[in-house]
Amino acid sequence: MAITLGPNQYGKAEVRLVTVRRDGPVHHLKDLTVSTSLRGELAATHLTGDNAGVLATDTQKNTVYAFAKEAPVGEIEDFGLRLARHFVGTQENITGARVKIDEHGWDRIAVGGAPHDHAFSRSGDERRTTAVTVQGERAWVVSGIDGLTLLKSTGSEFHGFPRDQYTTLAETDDRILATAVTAKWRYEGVDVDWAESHREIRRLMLETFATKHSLSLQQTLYAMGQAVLEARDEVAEVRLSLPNKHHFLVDLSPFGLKNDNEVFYAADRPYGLIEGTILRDDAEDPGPAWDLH
Ligand SMILES: O=c1[nH]c(=O)c2[nH]c(=O)[nH]c2[nH]1
Repeated sequence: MAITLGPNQYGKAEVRLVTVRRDGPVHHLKDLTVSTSLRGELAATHLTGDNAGVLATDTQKNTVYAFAKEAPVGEIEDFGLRLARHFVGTQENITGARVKIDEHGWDRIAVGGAPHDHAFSRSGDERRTTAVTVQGERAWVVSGIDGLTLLKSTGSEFHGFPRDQYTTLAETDDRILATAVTAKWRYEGVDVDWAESHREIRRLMLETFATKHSLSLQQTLYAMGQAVLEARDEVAEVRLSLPNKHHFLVDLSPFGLKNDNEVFYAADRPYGLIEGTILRDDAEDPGPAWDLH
């Protein structure tokens, strides 16, 4: 039996980086979590412990901080591209790099109705995300949204599913539909207005969730991805992971009360998990964009 080294990568996970742009009295905050992964000729360190080709993960972390000082961070996709290209361009053994970045939002505190110059409150759980992959000369960008919690209090049905000896779920033509969106979309190229694209994709997904009458969360998932692909030529493929955050009607009959879809128990777990990919049938080969993601 021969044993060989399979796919591998290494890097520094979850480097916490906060920058303050101080080019006047109004400060601008960026709050990022950056993870780097390098790939390439790394057999020696695995097989013999020869580290001559191993750019230390500590150096990778330091590079993130130094790059944040040397030029404005800008959009997370651009920052990821700069870092990934640097690692591939400067290390002989490193042929590929993946840089993942989560951006945590901050809102300015309103003081007397006016946004404060340098005081902020965390925007909540939602994060803007990106995963930039550079392989040799080529680059792929997969951006997204994490932790965007949505709910609609009507406009959702679920019925017509098979009933076997284990089925107890009642059919419904009016239920709460709630989820926390994890969305990732792969860009066709890297010449993109990242901020505008993110803003529009987010808007399209939210509007579709709100307005599409839902017969299943699966149908809603597809419609959200379809809306993005129809409107945004720069996007090749959308992947969505949608937990079904169940809201169960509370049985109020023991108290002589009727529950007209007004009182719910919000269950924590288990939850349905609906996941899917929506893509163009002529989409280009995604290369290593999703590998070892
Ligand atoms: O939208 C839904 N899809 C399902 O697959 C499912 N399964 C379930 O129990 N409830 C729901 N709701």
